[in-house]
Amino acid sequence: MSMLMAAKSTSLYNSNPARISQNPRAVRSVYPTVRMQSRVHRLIEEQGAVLVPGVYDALSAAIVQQTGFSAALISGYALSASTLGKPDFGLITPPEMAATARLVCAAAPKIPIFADADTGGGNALNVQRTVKDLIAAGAAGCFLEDQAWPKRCGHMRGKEVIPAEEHAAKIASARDAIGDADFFLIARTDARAMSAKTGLSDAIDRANLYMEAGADASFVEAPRDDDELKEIGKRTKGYRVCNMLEGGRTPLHTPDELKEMGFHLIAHPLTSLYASTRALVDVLKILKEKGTTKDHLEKMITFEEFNRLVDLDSWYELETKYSNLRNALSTTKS
Ligand SMILES: C[C@@](O)(CC(=O)O)C(=O)O
Ligand SMILES: [Mg+2]
Repeated sequence: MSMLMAAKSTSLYNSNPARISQNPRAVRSVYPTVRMQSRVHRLIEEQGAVLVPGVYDALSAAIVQQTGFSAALISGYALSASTLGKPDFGLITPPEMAATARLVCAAAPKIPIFADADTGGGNALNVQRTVKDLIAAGAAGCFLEDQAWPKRCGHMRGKEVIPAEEHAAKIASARDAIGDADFFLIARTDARAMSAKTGLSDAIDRANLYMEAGADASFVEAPRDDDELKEIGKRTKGYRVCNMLEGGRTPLHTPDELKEMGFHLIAHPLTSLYASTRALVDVLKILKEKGTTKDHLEKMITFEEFNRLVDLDSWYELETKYSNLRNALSTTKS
């Protein structure tokens, strides 16, 4: 067995299969009744509420790690923007996300990295490949959402969702694919947007169903006000994700406020993307207008700061080590 501790599952399905079997919407899965406790479970237990900024490449991930955050998430929105220069409109594919996850995990090896798996790349079978690829890339968890394909950002208009049972089966399939890997599964529902009247309770029912199907946490996307946040905190079971997307439908709050409302993972998926885009737009405007940056160097990180960020000194040390070794070997030979 891995270094992970075995823990009693928080899943209703696992902890009380009899109760689930009385539920006509229950999903039958084949995963074991004892679930592994992952790095992310331990982090939540230590911190209560974990602040998780979004990243979109190796550099943004390294910065998040160096700033002292204890986790990060690869945002699909931000990856679509940085890789394609296009909106979060179902254009990024699972292999592109897995390739980014490999780079990001290597650049920030000390913190758990979540990947946004969007809808999982298709049906319950596609989900297994997607999840296994993310595990192989070193990711510590993923989001898997119930939007119909092609999906879009949860704060955009025009969303559709697949039937709840279909997504629950995808969650069960993801759980089976995880096996005893150190991987935290977050089931997201976009059903809040489907109806002004029943959207919130439908979303809450879905979140609970997905927890029964094997998710480690639920994520009700785009609640509209504090009352909705509190209702989600009260009526959904297990760990909960809250999405703090600047300019989105949900009011912004601090981790302490959200912890009080019952949330455990506080995602800030677009903070890094929006901040770096703002900086680029502003400084490039100056360069275009003035033809030089000489009076505006404060708008940029310095040469020295950047070199420290990417740990240039350690590369000089390696260079010296192996050139010394090469010299020593040449001397011995001659
Ligand atoms: C979190 C998100 O999925 C955006 C969203 O749909 O709210 C992302 O890709 O960053
Ligand atoms: Mg996304």
